[in-house]
Amino acid sequence: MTRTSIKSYLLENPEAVLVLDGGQGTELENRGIQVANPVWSTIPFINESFWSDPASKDREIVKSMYQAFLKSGAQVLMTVTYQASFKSVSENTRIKTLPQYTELLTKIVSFSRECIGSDKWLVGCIGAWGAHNCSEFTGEYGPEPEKIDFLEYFEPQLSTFNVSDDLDMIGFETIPNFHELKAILSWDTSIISKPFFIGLSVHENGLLRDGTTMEEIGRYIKSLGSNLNPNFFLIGVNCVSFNHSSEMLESLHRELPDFPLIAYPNSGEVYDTVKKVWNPKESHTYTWDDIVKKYKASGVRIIGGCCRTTPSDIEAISEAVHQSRQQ
Ligand SMILES: [Zn+2]
Repeated sequence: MTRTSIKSYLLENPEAVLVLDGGQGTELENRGIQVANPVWSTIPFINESFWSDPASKDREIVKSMYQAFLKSGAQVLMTVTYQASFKSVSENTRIKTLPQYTELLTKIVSFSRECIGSDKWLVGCIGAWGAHNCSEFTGEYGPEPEKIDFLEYFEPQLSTFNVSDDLDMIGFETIPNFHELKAILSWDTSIISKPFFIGLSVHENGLLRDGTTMEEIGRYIKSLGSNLNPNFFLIGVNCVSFNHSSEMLESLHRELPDFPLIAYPNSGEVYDTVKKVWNPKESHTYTWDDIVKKYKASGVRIIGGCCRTTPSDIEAISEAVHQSRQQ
């Protein structure tokens, strides 16, 4: 592998900020893929023709999405596997067995690597448990969330990503529930053997969707001390309101001043998980330039966009990151 490890790069270059890509689900939809289905943006890969038909239109669309994010300045890109847990895939597609599932994920990862080239970092995306039943924006995980077997849910996706040389990092996205966060943080290097980050799903009032404060989360992480999996090296927020995102990061940074943060907010539109539509946003209070400055002041080291952000947002982030580097 020709790339430096992303973890070493960030630790050895404390001033560096990396640009992440934008909402892949949104971008695929904008480019003509119908994503409204239980495996969401992973849908193009489910069709056998994606792999067998040299003229597959969907394959061209996925490639062009990556090209657009690369052209906008993204240095870190994500696989389109947010809603691709074994549960979601096996219950809703023709892929039913673990070997078939592992083969599918492996093909998606190596295709994504081909699209972005060998010099960019690639993140294996894993959506929250709540992504399989649309509760990642409510955090309502039923009456006994502490009894959910999160490991059973995540294990097939994790174990495939763990062994992929094409992936530099694993990203847990849109985690809305404290029990889920604690479960992930209890797993050692035998369960998560690659560097990983956790993106929290936070309400615009600054609380995790289930009501936990950022302070509680920070204190909990500190309390784990040397029991933390050494591969866990970034925490932050994703798919949260653009306008309110900087305060959440300030709170996390106050509790965890030495911990690198990651942030990729959505455009500020609000997703209606029942009607499956995005409702119009309040207008942006800030520009990406303002937001990037605020993020940097809070120790954010990887910045990108989530749902409803596009390559033009990534271009604005990239410009802001490079400008603030020169100051
Ligand atoms: Zn999102």
